[in-house]
Amino acid sequence: MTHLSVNLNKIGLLRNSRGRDYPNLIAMAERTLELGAFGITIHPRPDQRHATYQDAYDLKVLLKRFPGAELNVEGFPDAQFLDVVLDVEPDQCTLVPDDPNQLTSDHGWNIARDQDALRPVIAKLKAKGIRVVLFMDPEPENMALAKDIGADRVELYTEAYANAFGKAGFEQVLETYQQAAQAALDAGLDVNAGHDLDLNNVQALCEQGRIMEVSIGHALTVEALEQGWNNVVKAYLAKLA
Ligand SMILES: CC(=O)[C@@H](O)[C@H](O)COP(=O)(O)O
Ligand SMILES: NCC(=O)COP(=O)(O)O
Repeated sequence: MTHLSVNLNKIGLLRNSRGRDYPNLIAMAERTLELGAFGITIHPRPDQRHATYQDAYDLKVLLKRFPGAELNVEGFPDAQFLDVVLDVEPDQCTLVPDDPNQLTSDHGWNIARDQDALRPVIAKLKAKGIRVVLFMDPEPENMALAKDIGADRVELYTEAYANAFGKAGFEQVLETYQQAAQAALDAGLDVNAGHDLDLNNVQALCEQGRIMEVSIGHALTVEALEQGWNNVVKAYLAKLA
């Protein structure tokens, strides 16, 4: 079985677009955990347009009511992000090589280049008992170095997988991901995966048993809208009849 951590960034984005607390991100997290999800993921960026740093503190309080459930905070390890994460002490911190103004995450770490910066960051997080995950492209040859610099897990960046799903050449792309996951396992790392996973494509990635956790937000939010839309439009029409 693969754990599901629901990314609530898009709930934060919707909330922030109207300047009041609706939808309430913590209430959505509570619902999600009551439904049996393993965890909640947020990815606060420097402009806090999605989840905010305060959300990390509030989620930490909520998660205390759900023993065994996990909080995963993702992001680029700048000074502010690290201060918050070291203070909140989530179960897991996923380090992502985002630029400050990035639209969304679109690549994994170049560990050979960035290892000197990453080593002390990883050590600080682990000293607080936080599991450290590195966001990685599916490159089997880089997994041993991820282990060497102290990571506990990698998260495979799955946009290429999602783009290939259902198209010619998909089997080859899947094979690349399975090889990267196996290389990570062989190096002593556990394996997470995420980005653009959805109800159609998630099973094929996870069914060989190598993926411990997926974090899903964008498609899950869209799917929730699509699957709930008809009922809500009908409910409004009934009110107005
Ligand atoms: C690392 C990653 O892939 C996700 O955290 C993603 O960046 C979050 O989604 P948004 O960019 O849509 O907030
Ligand atoms: N780590 C990936 C994540 O949290 C969610 O990515 P997406 O489903 O919003 O693309």
